[in-house]
Amino acid sequence: MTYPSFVVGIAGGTGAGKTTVSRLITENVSDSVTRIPLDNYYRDLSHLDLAEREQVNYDHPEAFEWDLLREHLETLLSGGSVEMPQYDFEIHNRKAEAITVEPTDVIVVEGILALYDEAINDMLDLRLYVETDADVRILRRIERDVVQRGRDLEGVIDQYLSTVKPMHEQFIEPTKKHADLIIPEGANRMAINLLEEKLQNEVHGEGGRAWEREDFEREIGDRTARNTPDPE
Ligand SMILES: Nc1ncnc2c1ncn2[C@@H]1O[C@H](COP(=O)(O)OP(=O)(O)O)[C@@H](O)[C@H]1O
Ligand SMILES: Nc1ccn([C@@H]2O[C@H](COP(=O)(O)O)[C@@H](O)[C@H]2O)c(=O)n1
Repeated sequence: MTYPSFVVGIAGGTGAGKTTVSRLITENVSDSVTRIPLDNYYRDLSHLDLAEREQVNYDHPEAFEWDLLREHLETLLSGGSVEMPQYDFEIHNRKAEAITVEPTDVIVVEGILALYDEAINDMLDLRLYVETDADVRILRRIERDVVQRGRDLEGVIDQYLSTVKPMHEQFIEPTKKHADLIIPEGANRMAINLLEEKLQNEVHGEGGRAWEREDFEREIGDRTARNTPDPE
């Protein structure tokens, strides 16, 4: 693999097409890609019962365990592996088992608030915001939540009006200003092709950021030495 990883952040409203973009821009680039869904970093809510977990506002920044995500990204960027939590939307909680994630050529952090946290933004090499009209997004969400996430129509509509929409306006949409690029409608062919080319170039291209392992370790060693005070 190349060191350090090239890290892409993909933000945007629910149903905008973030997961689809993430898959399309990476599928032909490298075997060595890690997708980090922000959903996996929803806080552990095991102390609440199911009825209480159903009432949580999952679109507020407080719903996420930012410290853990920062720590995991830092570890992956310095060549270590992490135990990434997995999320279960049907029970509104983390699954019992985490999965081991190794550092890879490309890391994609994808989720509604992927461009929200300042420290995480600093770790991203490319920041994308997927912009899709709210009416299209809610229609996609209704279909997905009912078919894949075990929800009923009335619940999806209530949640959308009480938290999803207001939080989108207050917290998610404003992160667009941190984006390097805004992708209209998600899976738009020209944007996908350009982004795929960019990733190919970063990972395999001449003058890209790919370092051999020894160069990487020397650089990390040099940085550590620079940050370590001389002994008296
Ligand atoms: N450009 C597009 N045109 C049509 N359907 C799309 C497009 N992008 C995504 N979808 C569909 O919309 C739904 C939500 O997309 P997804 O990528 O999961 O969104 P997000 O991750 O932003 O919530 C999925 O069923 C997906 O297949
Ligand atoms: N228990 C949960 C946790 C999250 N959500 C909703 O998921 C949305 C984010 O996922 P996308 O794939 O749509 O980006 C977010 O808007 C939360 O409302 C949920 O419904 N239940």
